[in-house]
Amino acid sequence: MKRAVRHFFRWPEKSCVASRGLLSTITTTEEQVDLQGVLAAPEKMEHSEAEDYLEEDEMLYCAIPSDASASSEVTECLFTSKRVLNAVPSLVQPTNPPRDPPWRLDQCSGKGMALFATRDIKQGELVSDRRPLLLSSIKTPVLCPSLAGVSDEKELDRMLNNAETEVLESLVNRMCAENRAAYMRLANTDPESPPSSVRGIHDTNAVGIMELNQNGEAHSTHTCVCEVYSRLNHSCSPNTERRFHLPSFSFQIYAVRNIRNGQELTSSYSDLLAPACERRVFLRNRYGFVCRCPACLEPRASDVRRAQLDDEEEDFDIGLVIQWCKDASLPDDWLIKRCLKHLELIEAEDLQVLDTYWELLATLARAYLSLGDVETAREWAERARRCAWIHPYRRDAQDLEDILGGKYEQLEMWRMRPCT
Ligand SMILES: C[S@@+](CC[C@H](N)C(=O)[O-])C[C@H]1O[C@@H](n2cnc3c(N)ncnc32)[C@H](O)[C@@H]1O
Repeated sequence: MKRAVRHFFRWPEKSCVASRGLLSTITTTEEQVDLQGVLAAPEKMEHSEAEDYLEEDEMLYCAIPSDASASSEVTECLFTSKRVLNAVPSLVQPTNPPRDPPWRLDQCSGKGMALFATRDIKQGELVSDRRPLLLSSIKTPVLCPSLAGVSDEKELDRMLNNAETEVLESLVNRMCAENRAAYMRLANTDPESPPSSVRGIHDTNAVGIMELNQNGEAHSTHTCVCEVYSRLNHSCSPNTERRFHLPSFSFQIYAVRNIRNGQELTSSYSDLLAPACERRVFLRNRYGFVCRCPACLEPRASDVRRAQLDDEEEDFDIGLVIQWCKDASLPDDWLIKRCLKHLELIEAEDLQVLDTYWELLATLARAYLSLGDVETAREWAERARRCAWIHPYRRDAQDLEDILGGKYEQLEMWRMRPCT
């Protein structure tokens, strides 16, 4: 993922911080930016935004977990927000990788390296649980004392790029030899940089994570580079989904549908509901490849289905169930038919990775419960629970757990829809 946002920060004094047992050292330069000078360039950063950051931000390099034994995985991190750092647990839990990892790394014609299933993998199975090699705030502070006087856009861009590259190189230099070697083995598909370019490798492999977002920020505020996840190639119908698991500070990969032995494991790099031509332009410009997944090779019917999914994307949630329950003018099977139609589109496109997939399963469970059909409600709730990449993280999943645990009679939805 490209670093989209750049900010200018003061670099803190050289110091060591032992608080929370997290930080190993804070590496800084000797110099400090003339902040007034930098802020004088108005297009660089809104003053109020600068104040927000200055209140709390420093540039913090640290290894997580800080108390790692020689055998455990360590992530080299760069944080620019103390609030984010405070969200990381001081005692990081162990990772929980599958005992027999169901994948192998191999060449894949026209795609470089790829991960392939070494046995049948079930929907919801955890495929990998590893700490990233590197994790970094997208808002990388850069030290360019001379930036304030630079008015030429291209020159400014070049200087910022160089500064960002230096930050990434510092992170990679801090890695243990084994992690550094793993990082340097990753692909670099940037034609303008040598294969061993730390920056080129980063920009080819970095993925955004939302789990460290604060205050409802809509875009990822942090990216990471991973030894396993970064080997997944793109598909417009991906068969895996990722989750950054904060308690163990690890990157988890789940199967979003059943995967057969020998099939390639894939993830998504693009907006999956955009038409094929838009996806093609994005993937070619950003990653330099042409996707040959079934949805891209035969886009006509697929585009129609994806446009329908996009148009009809509505809130399949408890509110919709209540609305249907209370509206006697709607037929008894109105909600169920609607959900099944949507589910059919998702399954035809193999888009189980969309959140709507779980929401539909949950809505179907609730709809049957409100009709008083506990057995069928339980079947749909069971299917929702199988979506292990999303179910445990949904705050609105408790009623499904109650249905599965036999506590459905206490739920508001129980027999809420009087059958006509
Ligand atoms: C994050 S890496 C994925 C792993 C990479 N194939 C490797 O060798 O390590 C991203 C790069 O893989 C290649 N790639 C990913 N998905 C692809 C696809 N569907 N078709 C062709 N190349 C793909 C592109 O070169 C892309 O820039």
